Amino acid sequence: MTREAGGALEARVVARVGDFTLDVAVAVAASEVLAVLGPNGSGKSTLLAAIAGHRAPTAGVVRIGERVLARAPATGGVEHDDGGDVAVDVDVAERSVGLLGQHPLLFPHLSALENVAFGPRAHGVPKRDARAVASDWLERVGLPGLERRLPSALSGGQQQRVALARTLAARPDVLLLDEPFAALDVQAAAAMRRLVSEQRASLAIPTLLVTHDPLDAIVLADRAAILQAGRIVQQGPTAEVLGHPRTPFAAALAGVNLLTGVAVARDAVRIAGAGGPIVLRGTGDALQVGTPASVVFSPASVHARAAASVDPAQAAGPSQPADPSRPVDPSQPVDNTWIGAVASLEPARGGVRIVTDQHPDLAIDVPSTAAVGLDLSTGARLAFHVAPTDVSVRTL
Ligand SMILES: Nc1ncnc2c1ncn2[C@@H]1O[C@H](COP(=O)(O)OP(=O)(O)OP(=O)(O)O)[C@@H](O)[C@H]1O
Repeated sequence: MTREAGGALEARVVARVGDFTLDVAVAVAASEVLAVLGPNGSGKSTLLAAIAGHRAPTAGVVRIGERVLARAPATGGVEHDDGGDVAVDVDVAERSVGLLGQHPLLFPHLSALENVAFGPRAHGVPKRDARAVASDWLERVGLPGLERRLPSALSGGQQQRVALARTLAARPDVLLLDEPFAALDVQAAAAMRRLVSEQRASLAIPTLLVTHDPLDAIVLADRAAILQAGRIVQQGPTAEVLGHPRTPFAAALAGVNLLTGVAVARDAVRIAGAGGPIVLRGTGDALQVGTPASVVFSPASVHARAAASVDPAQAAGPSQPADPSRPVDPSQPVDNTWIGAVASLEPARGGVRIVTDQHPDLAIDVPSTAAVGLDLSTGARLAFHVAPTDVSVRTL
């Protein structure tokens, strides 16, 4: 255990798997947690494999502080040279990268204590000391008294705690978390999330968390990166990425509507749709008329009422000019109202989610108390309104 102290994790990696190319750059400061979120097949596992040493990058570099774990020469015009010429591929066991996955993968024939002591033993720590370290870690993860149990005599949540203790007892310089709560029930996952948060904070090492669950990012991560088709398409503080998503995937994760269109005023965006555009005012970026822009708002911030109760001249749809980039005529008020016909309904928390024919990508959540007073039959026309203060506008 005479390794140098760690430092920040830096991975600038190009990796090819069959036809797929991962091309990303991530940096995680010591003590920081970066959540990487992405749909299936976006390259999350490939990124982890490149850092852990299970897959050599085609180009790029992986390092912890000054310690280079992997370096490949730049090839095929890809500029990922870090200035070093020598190819490096440190053995998995020598990387000091801890990986906690979805399944605990404990040695079935070893007790909880022996499983945790395995890492220190592999680093040459005498047996008695390794056992003391393991015992301490089992206590830290809330499993005192279960040292002698075999994995088969532990619950799934307990096994995952042992796996966390085993990973951290090896004193990694970097922690990789690959959907570590996905296989646990809700209560065990919540307890484990809390435990990971507490224990990793005490170690001050960079942590990269791969997850499908925005809750993991909200609870654990300082920053979040959205990975799509092998590229990072958005990266920033977790609150910023989930609060102002720039892709439909990130919007779906955050549970908000993201619609793209053209700016028609400094604070208004026209969104095309079957049956006429919607023009929405909001707050956020100062938009440039005629340029692409997006709006983000919560499905629950939309109010629905019978279409008959709306003056058609007030509804943004048909009364707006056809040219999508034409500025908003100041004599025509944009009141953030539009009309749509009910296409489908599904349960939403505390009410009903409405999707209309005109805008199938737009979800509207109506509380049950309001829904009972509406005609929600398929094809029924409703008027929708969202307050400008509930709409975030962004340049694209
Ligand atoms: N052995 C392989 N041969 C060819 N293509 C592969 C191989 N392994 C993975 N891929 C492809 O590489 C891409 C990235 O896969 P990867 O497992 O990194 O994605 P992921 O984001 O981790 O997905 P998931 O969320 O489903 O685990 C996918 O398109 C996948 O089909």
